[in-house]
Amino acid sequence: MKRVLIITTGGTIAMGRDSSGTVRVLDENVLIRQQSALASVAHVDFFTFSNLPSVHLTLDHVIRLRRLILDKAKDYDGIVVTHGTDTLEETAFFLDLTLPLARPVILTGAMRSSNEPGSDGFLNLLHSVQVAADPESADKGVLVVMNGEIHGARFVQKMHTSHVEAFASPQFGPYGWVERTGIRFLVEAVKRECIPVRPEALTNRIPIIKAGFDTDDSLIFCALDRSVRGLVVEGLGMGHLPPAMMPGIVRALEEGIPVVITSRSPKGAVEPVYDFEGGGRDLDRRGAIFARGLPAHKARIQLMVALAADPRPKTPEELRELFSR
Ligand SMILES: NC(=O)C[C@H](N)C(=O)O
Repeated sequence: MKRVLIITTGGTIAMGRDSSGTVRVLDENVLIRQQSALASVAHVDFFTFSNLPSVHLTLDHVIRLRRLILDKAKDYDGIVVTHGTDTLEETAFFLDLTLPLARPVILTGAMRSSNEPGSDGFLNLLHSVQVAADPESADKGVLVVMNGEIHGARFVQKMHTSHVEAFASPQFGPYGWVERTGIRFLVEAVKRECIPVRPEALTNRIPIIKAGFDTDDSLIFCALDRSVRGLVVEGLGMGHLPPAMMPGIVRALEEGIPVVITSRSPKGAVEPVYDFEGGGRDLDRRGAIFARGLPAHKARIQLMVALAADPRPKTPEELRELFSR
């Protein structure tokens, strides 16, 4: 029988709703109650890592979670991490970029807490254990299993605030499905290259600045005054910015602060195509990095990892190269 380790971090999957309708963190780890129900799929062990809403997780937690997975992986065929859904995709992508593991690592959560009608937590956990125990899931990078779908960590996004079908991969769709009769992978997983990191060099001092109609650079200057390590800018269309944002962008780049360009459009890639002030060609000439199809919050994770890469990227070109993998 396959062996799967379930690492619990908290989130709605471990929460409960009281009679007033409020959803809260519970004192007890309710997921452990599922152990015998999962036994027909795999031998499962539980490890309680934390019991936090996912917006309370910090970079330090995620670094420790990565370390824990690396330490435990040799004893298991697959690992499942239960996680709050609000930041699940960021943790999944961080692990995807930095875990040099072929065996399956699955993240899952729930949109309805443990005692709510139609609670999705147990089914998501069961599906995740099935995926983690299946050799077909190996070498696909970190996977996210929610609502019967198997997604690649790079592509998955939480698209709905409350429905159980909250997760989707807007660029390409899921890699596969969990059916009653088994797991079906219908799409080849996109090849990924793990980036070796120096954990002590990871920083969260990378704000996301959102552009909009006629926005200016005041937030960029605020950020530069707070000694940030990088900026992620969510531009418009292919990553374009209003001209009034450009003095701030130029100043950041002159100060050696990397600027990563993303788009508020959920599909497609940012590319240096248009030549006007704040257009892609302009940003490219000035040295901004294009995050291709990543949304801003995932480009931020990639910049965190790229800045902490081992060996340390020494030039803007080396940093750019870490975004083209
Ligand atoms: N559905 C969830 O898990 C949301 C919860 N607030 C969390 O991310 O911890």
